[in-house]
Amino acid sequence: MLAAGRRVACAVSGGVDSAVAALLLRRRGYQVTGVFMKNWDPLDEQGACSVDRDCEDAYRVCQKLDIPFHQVSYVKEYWNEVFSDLLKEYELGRTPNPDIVCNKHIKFNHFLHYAMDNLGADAIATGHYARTSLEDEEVFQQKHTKRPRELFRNRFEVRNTVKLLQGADLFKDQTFFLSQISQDALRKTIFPLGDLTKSFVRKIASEHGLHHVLKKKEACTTFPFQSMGVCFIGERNFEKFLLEYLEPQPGNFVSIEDKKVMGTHKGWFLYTIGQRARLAGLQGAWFVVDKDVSTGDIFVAPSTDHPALFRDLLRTNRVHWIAEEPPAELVRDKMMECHFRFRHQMALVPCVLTLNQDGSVWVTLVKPARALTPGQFAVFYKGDECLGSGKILRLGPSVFTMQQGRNREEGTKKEDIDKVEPAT
Ligand SMILES: Nc1ncnc2c1ncn2[C@@H]1O[C@H](COP(=O)(O)OP(=O)(O)OP(=O)(O)O)[C@@H](O)[C@H]1O
Repeated sequence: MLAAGRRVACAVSGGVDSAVAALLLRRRGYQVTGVFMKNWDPLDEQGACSVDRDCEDAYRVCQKLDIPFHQVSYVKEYWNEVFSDLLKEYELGRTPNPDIVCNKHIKFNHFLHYAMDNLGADAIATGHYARTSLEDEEVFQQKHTKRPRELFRNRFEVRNTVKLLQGADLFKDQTFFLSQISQDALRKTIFPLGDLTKSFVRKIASEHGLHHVLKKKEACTTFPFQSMGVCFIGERNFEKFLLEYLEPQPGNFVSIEDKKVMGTHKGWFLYTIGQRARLAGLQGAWFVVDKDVSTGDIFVAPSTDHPALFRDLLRTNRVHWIAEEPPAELVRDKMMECHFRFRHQMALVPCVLTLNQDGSVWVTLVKPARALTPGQFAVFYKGDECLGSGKILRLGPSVFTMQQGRNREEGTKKEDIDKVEPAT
């Protein structure tokens, strides 16, 4: 089939990356349709919301490129599958990552099915900086199976798996956010920006008169709401926003060193490990190192590199493996060396995985990392391949706890020595 017969639905957000992605697909000769997803209803909000402005920008991109434009609402799906999960995670004392969950459920599930079933698309595309092991042409040859009815047959269908690979621009690489998407979705996805750098993408946009998207601010980076329609929180107060959905849970800030109460807070869900805690009346910076949801205590330490912030062991939930479920090496040896990160753009850390019966893994780092955080995703890499990810559920002891243990042990040994009767 000629390129002109290939139909691609490109997710267009109103930002520069997806605008250039759509433009490149158009230049390759495909029939491109731009789709804007609305994931949040501004009516739910009292403050200003940028969703409508983004939709307008996405529409202008499609006009400029002379491609059809569709808007689709996933407000209900986002609420049920992303936002409620986020609130639940906060209540459990974890710090969720809605961007990863949103990609899994909204872009690479609902949007994928909408594109295939309603728009008759042969493939979908996004402006993510990532690559796969398939060429465009191979993507078009992949069979799209409707939502699995014949689960059994699908599961045992023999086919070569598709790998998720880091984008060429390692600084912009977004595989971290894609680490929970399904093999089925990946097989039908094109990432037109995978081989490009951000600066080159901006250059293309400016050469093609996409000035309105160039003028926009980059996706907001107010952790943890980096994108997907909940960006407006960045402009407003995150604490105020969460307190509209979660009951305040007053508790104490407690020093990890001497267990002294240092102040009070309105809820453990307003704090994440590693973050600076504002303690009224105290000079110097204190940092959150741990939480106890059963008592409401938030433990703090008096420096940003305090040993209570460093750990080298964590456990995930059942890992989602993108290509091999789970990697043959891990099954054979029950352990595997690879790299890991739990925050976008942090340097990759060498680690060893140990597989558990339930599909979860223990991750042992070669050296302790700062502020490992339950609720965040541990994303695994081998070379430039993103293998998949698991949610961090448990942490091993901190360096501070280990030091205390050793001190106690030494103290006991010394006491034992002191207690020993002189030989004479
Ligand atoms: N509301 C949306 N509607 C349609 N597609 C979206 C939407 N939000 C994100 N996307 C898709 O997901 C991709 C990654 O989005 P994200 O906001 O994480 O990154 P970005 O680099 O800021 O992208 P962009 O510059 O295109 O906004 C976008 O390039 C786009 O293809």
